[in-house]
Amino acid sequence: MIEVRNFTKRYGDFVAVDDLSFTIGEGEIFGFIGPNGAGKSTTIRFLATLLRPSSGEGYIAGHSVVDDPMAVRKLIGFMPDDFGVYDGMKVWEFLDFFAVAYKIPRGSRKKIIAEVLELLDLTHKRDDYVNGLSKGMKQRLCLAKTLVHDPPVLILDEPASGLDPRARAEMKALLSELRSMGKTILVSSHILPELADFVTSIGIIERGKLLAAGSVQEIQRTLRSHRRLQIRVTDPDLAQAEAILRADSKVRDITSYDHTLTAEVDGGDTEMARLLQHLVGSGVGVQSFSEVEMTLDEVFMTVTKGIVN
Ligand SMILES: Nc1ncnc2c1ncn2[C@@H]1O[C@H](COP(=O)(O)OP(=O)(O)OP(=O)(O)O)[C@@H](O)[C@H]1O
Repeated sequence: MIEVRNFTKRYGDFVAVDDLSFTIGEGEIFGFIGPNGAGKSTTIRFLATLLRPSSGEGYIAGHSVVDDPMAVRKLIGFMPDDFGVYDGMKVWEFLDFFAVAYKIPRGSRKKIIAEVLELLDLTHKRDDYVNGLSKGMKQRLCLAKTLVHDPPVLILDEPASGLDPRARAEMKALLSELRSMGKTILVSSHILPELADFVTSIGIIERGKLLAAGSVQEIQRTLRSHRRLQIRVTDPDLAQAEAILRADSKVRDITSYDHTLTAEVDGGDTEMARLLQHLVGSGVGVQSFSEVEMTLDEVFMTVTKGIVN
């Protein structure tokens, strides 16, 4: 649904985004993660048809953002990281303004605005002035305006930035709801835990380069040359299991607590399978044998520390 192909953006000699490529499938929530200045907004503005590339291409549902921006604009709802609004505009007027811009017929506008306000839980603010809204409500309103033309793709630049924990949780719930309505969503953030529990895939960008992209699990796998294992064994076999692990040249950082051993294993699925076979074959009562997944924070720290090339 979204494709970025070899996108590069230069400002003079400075390369803000360097040969970026990634794809986002239909119905995904893609977390675009990177520290300040990494190139997230630059990429997002390119996809939103607001910035011309130095080179490279971008597609929304097969339409080129460079060659066919009008088609792309109909397909996307874009939420910028800065929220601009005219003074003296009421909530419903703000949405009506965008509905007019999207050429939604007068007869349908009232109903659509009512529906969007309801979805974003802003119905009670319909006649309030936008400038008087709290930050959380302004962000929700900005999300609301991306929905008036019912686009299949949402491109959201840091929608939760500056929100308190409650408003952030509400924003997350909203994005999940929008996904369940069939939207494909690209959402950027420099705060990882904000995205960890609801994105379906992530791309990590730093200094204009994409360091990793894919599902959280895929990235964890490809990023780590070793796995973190957790093995629960029956009580009498704990010492034997630990001895087997310690004698194995591929296993390190072994800890033992309450019938459970944790260890780091150099290698992938094959090493894991071999180890399990070894334990079971040696008569150890293995109750459970599982890989401990890294949190998104750990993945991010691993990547941006430059551990992975
Ligand atoms: N118009 C411009 N002229 C020169 N440099 C720019 C311009 N716009 C962006 N940059 C630079 O490009 C780099 C990427 O900026 P960008 O805004 O895309 O980062 P970001 O990941 O969105 O950061 P943040 O999280 O702070 O919004 C930064 O170093 C920024 O200073």
